[in-house]
Amino acid sequence: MRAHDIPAGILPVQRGLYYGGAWHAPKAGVYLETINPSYNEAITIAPVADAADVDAAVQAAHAAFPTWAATPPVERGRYLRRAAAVLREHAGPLALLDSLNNGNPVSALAMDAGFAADCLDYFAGLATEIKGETIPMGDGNFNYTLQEPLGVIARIVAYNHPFMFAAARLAAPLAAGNTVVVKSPDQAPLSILRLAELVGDIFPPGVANFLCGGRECGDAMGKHPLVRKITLIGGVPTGKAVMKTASDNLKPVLLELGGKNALIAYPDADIDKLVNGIIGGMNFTWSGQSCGSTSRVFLHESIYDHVLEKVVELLPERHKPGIPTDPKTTMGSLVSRAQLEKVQGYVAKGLEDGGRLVCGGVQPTDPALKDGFFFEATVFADMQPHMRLAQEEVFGPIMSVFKWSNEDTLFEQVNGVDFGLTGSIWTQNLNTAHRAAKRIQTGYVWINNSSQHFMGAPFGGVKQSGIGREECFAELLEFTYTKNVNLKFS
Ligand SMILES: NC(=O)C1=CN([C@@H]2O[C@H](COP(=O)(O)OP(=O)(O)OC[C@H]3O[C@@H](n4cnc5c(N)ncnc54)[C@H](O)[C@@H]3O)[C@@H](O)[C@H]2O)C=CC1
Ligand SMILES: O=Cc1ccc(S(=O)(=O)O)cc1
Repeated sequence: MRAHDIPAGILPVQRGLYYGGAWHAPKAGVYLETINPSYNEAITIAPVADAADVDAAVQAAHAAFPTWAATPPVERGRYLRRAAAVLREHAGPLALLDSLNNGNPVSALAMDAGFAADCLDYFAGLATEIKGETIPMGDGNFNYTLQEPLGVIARIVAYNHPFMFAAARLAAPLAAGNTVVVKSPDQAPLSILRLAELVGDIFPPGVANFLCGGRECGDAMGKHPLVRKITLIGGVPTGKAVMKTASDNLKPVLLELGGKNALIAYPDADIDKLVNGIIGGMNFTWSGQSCGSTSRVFLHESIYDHVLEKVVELLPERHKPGIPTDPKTTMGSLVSRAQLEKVQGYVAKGLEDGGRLVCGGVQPTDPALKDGFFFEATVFADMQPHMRLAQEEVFGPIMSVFKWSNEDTLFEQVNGVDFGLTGSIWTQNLNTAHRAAKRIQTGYVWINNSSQHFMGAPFGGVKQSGIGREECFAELLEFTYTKNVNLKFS
């Protein structure tokens, strides 16, 4: 869909920053064009917040905090549920808006507003469960704990699910009694403007605040003395930058970072399901732009040739790049020229390092896609662990396939990366499955499944994949501190 064909009601009307219950122009007056990456054409402009805007938004959130923290949890939950209902009503147009701005297929984004709404409902229900404990004392003392909200929470999100991340990640801190300033991804800012239009005034002024901006804005959020916790969904280098800023100010962090996730196939795997799991796990539908993508596939030598052949046969027809806003499209474009060039660079590195390119590796030749940042679903076979493509996150549609024979060597290779986010194990033997689940060093493990998230199940990584857990009760507690109270009877 070209810019001039966008139906009425899809784009946000506002082009400002939303904080303190009102829209504000960015103080320095900076606006940037934001593009549709499938045509490399401007859609419209979006505001760019700087440190002065961050300060104003954080001050507004800080001012709103005492009243929101004192609002009964059941009532806070009611606000969240109201927001959830609005998101569900607008799920279709919101998916189209993100598709226009980040290049993912509209069909693949269709669930995003629903997932965010589920998150809001889930944490609304848990608001009354933020309980303390009593500690047994000797005579004369009563000792108990309270879980208190922290204050202003800064949430910085990535571009692969701009709306879902911005909306879903409001839920836990708000339910726990904090106020929030959330920043859109630089590449796809439009849906956060729409989010602010839809839910901003559901909440009391200053409770939920929405900024558009890039690194300068994110950095200022982390540095602001009134921000009590900084959270990021983003890459490892950004995670390190955020953590450095946080350490200068002694702030806690919650980091959901990258992955170089392994899928392990044992000889007894159900082959048809495995092939679907390999293709699905790589999230080609989002051009591989998912932190959870199983981009390293370890096939046992006894099934290697057969499974590889099936993947290479099925993949190009299942995920052929197409215009993202066409409902039939199953693979869109990358988000930007920079991301496309990164992917092309990794194809070159894969070839230089001795990988065997067996699928894709190029931009599609379809003239309808000539201006966009499309790249074909790509598979490298005969990969070795030392290769750069075997170690580094691409965040693009490149899958690396390895052959294994010895289980100890397999796990040395699987765990021999700096990341530890997800893993996927394929076998029909329960003992094998649980042994492998125990040996893999990641925060999230699928057995005979891949890609799926489950509300209530802790999502997050170990090693450089992150710190903390989301989408679960622990996320709620991330936004509280424990206060111990001792009463001495007189
Ligand atoms: N573990 C998880 O749940 C997820 C992780 N990701 C990761 O995100 C990355 C891709 O997303 P990108 O947007 O390219 O990541 P990125 O790290 O470049 O940017 C993420 C966000 O951080 C902001 N930012 C950049 N520099 C900053 C700084 N110095 N201080 C504060 N904020 C700063 C950006 O403006 C953006 O909003 C991948 O590595 C991917 O694995 C993506 C989705 C989910
Ligand atoms: O369903 C929720 C969900 C789906 C995907 C991702 S990501 O692509 O792995 O970031 C996150 C949450």
